[in-house]
Amino acid sequence: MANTNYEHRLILPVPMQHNDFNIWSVLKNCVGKELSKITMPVVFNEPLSFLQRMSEYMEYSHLLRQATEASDPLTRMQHVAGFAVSALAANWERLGKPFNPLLGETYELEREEFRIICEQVSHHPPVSAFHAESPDGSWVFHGSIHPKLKYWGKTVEIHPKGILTLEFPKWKEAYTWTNVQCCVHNVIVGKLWIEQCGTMEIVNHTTGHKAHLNFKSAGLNSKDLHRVEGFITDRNKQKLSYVHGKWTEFFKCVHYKYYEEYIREHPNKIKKFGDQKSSNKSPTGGSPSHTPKKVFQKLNSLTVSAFTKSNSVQEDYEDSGPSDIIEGELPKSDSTYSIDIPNSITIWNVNPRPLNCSDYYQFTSFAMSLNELGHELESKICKTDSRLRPDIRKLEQGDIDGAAVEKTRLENKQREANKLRKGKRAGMEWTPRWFSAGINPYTKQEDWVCNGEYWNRQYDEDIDIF
Ligand SMILES: CC(C)CCC[C@@H](C)[C@H]1CC[C@H]2[C@@H]3CC=C4C[C@@H](O)CC[C@]4(C)[C@H]3CC[C@]12C
Repeated sequence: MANTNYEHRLILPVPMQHNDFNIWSVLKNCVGKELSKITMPVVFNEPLSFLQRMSEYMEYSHLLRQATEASDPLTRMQHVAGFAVSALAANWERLGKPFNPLLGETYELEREEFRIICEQVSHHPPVSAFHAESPDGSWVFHGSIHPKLKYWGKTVEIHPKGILTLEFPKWKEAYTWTNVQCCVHNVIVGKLWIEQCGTMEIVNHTTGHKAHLNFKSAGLNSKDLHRVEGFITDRNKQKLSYVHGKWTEFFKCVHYKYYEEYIREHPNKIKKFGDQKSSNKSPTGGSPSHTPKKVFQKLNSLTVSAFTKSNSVQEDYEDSGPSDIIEGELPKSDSTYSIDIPNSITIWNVNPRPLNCSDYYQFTSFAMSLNELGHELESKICKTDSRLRPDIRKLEQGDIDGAAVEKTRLENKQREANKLRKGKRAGMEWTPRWFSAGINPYTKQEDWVCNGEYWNRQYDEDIDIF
């Protein structure tokens, strides 16, 4: 399917310009607002569109191939769960904001193990749809993401709404899940850091197997920083397998009986499931924080209405005793506690980041390659492809001022096109070209369905969004 011999670039053309802009200076006026409506200065951006960022889900797509190669549904689910966790790994320490895709923007990516097409199908609210498939048709992975960013004082909470569906035609199987929420901490003071929190339930709609994954918040002494833990059940709710890992590093699984033996012998290592409260609540509510007085006072002087909606705020600013998470600092690397259950197998290990990635927006090697544009690609891709966005290209080349000018121009152009559609030619609503609104057959919820036309490469040359 893809040009497998091609060497992808491993680095951006120029290093990023570090800035000491305080994000708080922009956000202090936006507490409680939906952030997609706020224009952020380009210095907070990374040189990728959200469509490209979404394609990063596919970095470990070999796990999907491995899943389809397994003949029993438990092994398949273990790999699917590993894939769902691995898809989040690229977010570790990535604190630049991807560019909001323009309505109608597309992004395609073809690699050895997959090809994916993404389209921005709605602007307000912002919805990005994608459809990925393996070269041999053994798996299809599709979905849509409507990231809702909410700003609650010292944290930004991101709810990536939308269903993800994975199909294995050979096994007549379909799996669905939704992503957990993501929290960006220390927006007011200190270094930003990111965590994924909440529960993810992956359902095999054919066999009734389920993976229940609990993404933990860092917790006391950062003991649970980035940790994921859960189990796989069959249709009778029997626990078959215990799974655990870190979304930033690895994912392992083990037969449930070995897990039971292990906790019998090491009662203090892990609390048995069911003993612990599920942390379904807001991640901001769960994390302890030792707030220095200065910050506390600063926060108190904020308008009260800014915080009233989040009932967790009260607890949040109370000194909850000793903790390694000091307000404004990164949590000290997590404790060394390891869960080493005999007979475990490792499903996934993260690829190391490039050595100098801190000068390159903390990009993974995979991310470094996403905006590359060679002649061959340039002549093939649709005119609406993210790689052709001048603002992203300028930022990538280190021209921040040029990027800002282009970004404003594109946003105005989009606004004008929108007005035109609404005004003169009323009723001429934008219709996405590669996806259409439909109902997900498995969850019966609203979803976006790919029409399969993109790869025929018969593009309408009239569309000009850049
Ligand atoms: C501090 C604030 C203002 C700026 C930081 C913005 C960055 C870190 C935010 C903006 C949009 C966010 C993304 C929105 C949606 C998703 C999909 C989800 O499945 C994984 C996390 C991911 C990929 C988020 C990661 C963090 C993110 C990139």
